Amino acid sequence: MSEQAADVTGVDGKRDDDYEHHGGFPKYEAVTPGPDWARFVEGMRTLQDLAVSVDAPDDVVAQAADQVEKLAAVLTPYVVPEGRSPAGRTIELPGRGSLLMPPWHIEKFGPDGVRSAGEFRRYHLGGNGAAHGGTLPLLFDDLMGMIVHAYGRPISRTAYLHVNYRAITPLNTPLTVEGSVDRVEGRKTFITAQLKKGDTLLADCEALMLELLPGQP
Ligand SMILES: CCCCCCCCCCCCCCCC(=O)SCCNC(=O)CCNC(=O)[C@H](O)C(C)(C)COP(=O)(O)OP(=O)(O)OC[C@H]1O[C@@H](n2cnc3c(N)ncnc32)[C@H](O)[C@@H]1OP(=O)(O)O
Repeated sequence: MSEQAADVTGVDGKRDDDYEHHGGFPKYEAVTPGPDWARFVEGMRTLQDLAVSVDAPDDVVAQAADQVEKLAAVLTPYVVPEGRSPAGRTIELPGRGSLLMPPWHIEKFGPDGVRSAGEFRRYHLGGNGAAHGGTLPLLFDDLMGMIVHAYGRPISRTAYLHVNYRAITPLNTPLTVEGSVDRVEGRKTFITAQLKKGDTLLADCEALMLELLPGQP
């Protein structure tokens, strides 16, 4: 497993040497895990989809539960502290290799904004074929974190995230989400983003990201 420092160069081209000292945040570094990590994560995503969509006979559920318990026993000895797992740090994988994140690919990452593309799956179902309303703030919040980072701002937390739902967000349909920094005022970074299906606006979002003070969690 090889590690490389995340790019923490500011928009002015100067490296942010204070990066590690903002708030109490651990430093996250991008990682390239071994060849089976992608297969493992995709397999787990398929299991998530199945776990919310099957209605299997009791004996089949019992078999599945036995296997899940065995799998958990295999993995449990390898639990590591926050920031050490490849989950969330594997830039080239959908959702950066984290099951928490929708499996979307980053298409653009820079000071002028971040765009990613992907689909919501059965796991993300809310009702009547639409994505759960709570999955959109998750997608937007993660995007906001990446936009702040790509803009070269210090580690910041979401103070507010305002989502407007403009149209139903379908499952299993290619979508894009894109946002950029509107303005910076002291510790405050104001960001807007849009979720689209083709040219159709599904949702838009405005967020205030606040730079953490030393020691803030
Ligand atoms: C491997 C490589 C990967 C690379 C690629 C990925 C990179 C990835 C990076 C990860 C980056 C993490 C991204 C986490 C993103 C979350 O999701 S964080 C989780 C959700 N957010 C939280 O839990 C935050 C909880 N809240 C807090 O901790 C505190 O309220 C805060 C936000 C730190 C602010 O507290 P504070 O420092 O005491 O701020 P305070 O003095 O009250 O306010 C400062 C100013 O902001 C204003 N303000 C504060 N809150 C609000 C509000 N809600 N509305 C309006 N104004 C407000 C105040 O009025 C004040 O304004 P001024 O008077 O100065 O004009």
